[in-house]
Amino acid sequence: MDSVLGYLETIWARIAPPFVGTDPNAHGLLGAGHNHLILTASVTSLATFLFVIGFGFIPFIGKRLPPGPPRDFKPGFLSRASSTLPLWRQFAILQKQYVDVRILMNHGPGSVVSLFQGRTPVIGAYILMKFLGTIKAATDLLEKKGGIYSSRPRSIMVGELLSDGMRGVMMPYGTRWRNWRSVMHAGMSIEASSAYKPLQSMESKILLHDLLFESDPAQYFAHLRRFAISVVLRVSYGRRIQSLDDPIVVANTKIEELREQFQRVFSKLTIMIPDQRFMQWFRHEPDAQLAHDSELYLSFANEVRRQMTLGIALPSTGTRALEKQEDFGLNDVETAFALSSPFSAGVGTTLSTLDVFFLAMLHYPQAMKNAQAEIDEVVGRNRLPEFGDAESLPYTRALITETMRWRPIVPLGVPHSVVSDDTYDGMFIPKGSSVYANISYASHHFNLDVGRSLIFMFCRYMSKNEEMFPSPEDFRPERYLKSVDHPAPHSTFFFGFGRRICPGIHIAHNSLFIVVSRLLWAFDILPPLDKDGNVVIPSKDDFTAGLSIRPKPFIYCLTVRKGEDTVALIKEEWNRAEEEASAYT
Ligand code: HEM
Repeated sequence: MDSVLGYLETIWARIAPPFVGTDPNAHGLLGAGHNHLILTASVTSLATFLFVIGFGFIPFIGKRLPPGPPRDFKPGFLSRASSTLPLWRQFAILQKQYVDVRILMNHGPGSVVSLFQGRTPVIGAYILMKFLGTIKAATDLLEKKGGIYSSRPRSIMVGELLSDGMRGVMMPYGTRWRNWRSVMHAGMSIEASSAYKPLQSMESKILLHDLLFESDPAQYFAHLRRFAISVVLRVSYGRRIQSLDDPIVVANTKIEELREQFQRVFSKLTIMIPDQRFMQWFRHEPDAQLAHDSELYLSFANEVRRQMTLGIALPSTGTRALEKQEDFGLNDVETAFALSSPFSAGVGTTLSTLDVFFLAMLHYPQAMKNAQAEIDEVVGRNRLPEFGDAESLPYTRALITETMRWRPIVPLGVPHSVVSDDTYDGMFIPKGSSVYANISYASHHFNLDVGRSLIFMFCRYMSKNEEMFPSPEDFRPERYLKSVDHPAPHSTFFFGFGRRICPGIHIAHNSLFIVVSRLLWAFDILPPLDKDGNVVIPSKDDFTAGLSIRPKPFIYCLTVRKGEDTVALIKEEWNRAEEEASAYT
């Protein structure tokens, strides 16, 4: 009974603040002009609440759910609540008292845990999140049972209102997603990805030159961003960019920013958004944005079509999608949206991984020296590393993989959703649960922003599994060097699992290899000095929050290695690259 009451309190705690108008975040973000939204939302909230009281808990009766945080869990600020209360009630009390709830969990040996999130506006809503803490649990569910674990939780604002269900990353499992995913595969399979290597090589030469002549280290990021964007545009549309001022960059960046803005405002209100279209009085702005985005994406796709007609299109995801549009089963606007996926999913992730690489090099200079020694031995100083050198540079490749393991930049993956009831290891996993792979290091105050709750998790996580990765906190590329009696540990979990595993994995690997190997060939990556001449090393753990994270901005210095010859070679390669670049439209 106590846990039922606790459950109801959790739901109420979620619904009540907007109902009684006490959610300062919601008011602050929406501003005075949106009071009607709060009012109508309140009515919807009450209806949802009553419905949930009636039916929400029924599916749990008599079921053994995965364990939540242990009973002896006592965060400091819980002192006012009696620790004899069931946990759900403790959370509910906290949620009423604080806008931000800090939940500290250490759930011991379990690999699957659950906690009530109370946010998704599913009718009859029981809302659970499951965190899969081991690679085995994630593989057992997300891969081996991929037929039911490959959907996504509902994303009302971004997935539905702003994109009419056409954004693949958020698409529920089904025919439309399969069609979209076939397009991704056609344009980004291991074979298709090799067509982009010449551009990745060319752009990385331009990057080296830009970094070499950049006097302000704070601007390094902009050059890296130009590289990452040029790659995804090549992948999608067969084109490149000369600078970040290119209209296609400005337009796409604007869309991403607006999407985040919409999401921020509406994430406070998702529990209140009515399902029925005619009740969604607030649709005007998202509808206008959807029309704008559709038109823009169509114009990019139409340009590919035009080039195909002229016979000048480079093979890309765009040409593949349009050549066989009927086979893929996507209409024009769906295809145009599909082609926008690499920009949304592939720029920030590549850049964050490169940021982690620079961070690791500041903290582990010996690893940098080891890789440089390997590159010098295999490649020498008279030419740049090429893709063809990859096989002969195992330490450098291991260093890149270790970068992704050490600080994974999508720490909980992208949530999957399970489409039918399931049982795992005797635990009941209800249909509709969100399933998170706990890929990353949650120990260092990782913040998961779940609407009004801020959850600090201390639970098991794959990247710091002691058995698979001894001394997991250390950055040790050696762990990924294969030897006969010690197979290298898992090296793709940071790209997700099962049918939804990152389709850009080969493109990401290629970008990272060519950039990292050439950066290490050309530069020493060093910490800056303060005014007293002391080195300034940024924290290993100061990251932004969110689904995809990155180190907070920090300064590193790139000092060219071994003098003039290196500079001359970079210039020479840059000249060649610029010539090649002029062939791109
Ligand atoms: C180091 C860089 C990258 C990392 C760490 C990364 C990581 C991830 C992860 C964890 C997921 C979720 C997988 C799941 O649901 O289980 C994902 C999905 C995705 N990624 Fe990546 N990614 C990277 C680069 C890229 C690139 C370069 C592209 C495109 C060019 C890309 C395109 C996508 C797409 C389209 C999805 C959605 C897949 C789906 O929902 O079916 N990613 N990525």
